[in-house]
Amino acid sequence: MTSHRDQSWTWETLLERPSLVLARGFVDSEQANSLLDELDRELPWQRPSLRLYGRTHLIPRQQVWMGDEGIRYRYSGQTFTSEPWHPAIAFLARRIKDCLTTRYLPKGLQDSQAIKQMNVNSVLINRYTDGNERMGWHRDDEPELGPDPVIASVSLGAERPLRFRFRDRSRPSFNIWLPHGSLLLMGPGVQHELEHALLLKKSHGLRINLTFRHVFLRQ
Ligand SMILES: O=C(O)CCC(=O)C(=O)O
Ligand SMILES: [Fe+2]
Repeated sequence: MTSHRDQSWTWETLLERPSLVLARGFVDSEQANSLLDELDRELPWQRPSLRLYGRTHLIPRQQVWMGDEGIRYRYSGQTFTSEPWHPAIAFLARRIKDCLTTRYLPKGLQDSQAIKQMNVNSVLINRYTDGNERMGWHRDDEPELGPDPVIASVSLGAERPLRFRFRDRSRPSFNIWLPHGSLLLMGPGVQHELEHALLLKKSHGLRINLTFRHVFLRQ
């Protein structure tokens, strides 16, 4: 078990405002290798179809929605009910929660209310067999994620760039390459100001990404 006292990674600030910070080696490479292999074999991967502009398409990747019991997640006209936590993923969720407590956060984020409120209770896991699988431009701004979603994204397998663009085009678009075992924190404001996409890139191999989220429960 890794504790913060022997923490071997640090946050790297990639964008100040809104905040995008990356922790390379958040999962060390040996653990990341076995996690990639284990999740690939053990998760109940699905390839749902979604409605987009009135037409139904199979999504160009596979996914699993996982989390605390009874959490539902809606997008593009479908509702997904969470799978129970896989033990290795529950462990990662625990570590992420610990890292989001004030003393471990980078300076600029220590006073963030959105991060203080962030209580990881679910994760969307995407599996991209190769570079032909992808995720189109979007924001993670579903109402159940609250007014200012904070998202913690762990990447395993092939290193691919996540492309970001400002909605108002006020600044240039850019890539963030997400190495095996890295954690990218999309901080407050990111889902308001930017869109992101995992674009097609022919040469890449298997990649699994886990976006840890806080779904606010309706009463
Ligand atoms: O695969 C990725 O890195 C992106 C995943 C993503 O944007 C999402 O799950 O909302
Ligand atoms: Fe996303």
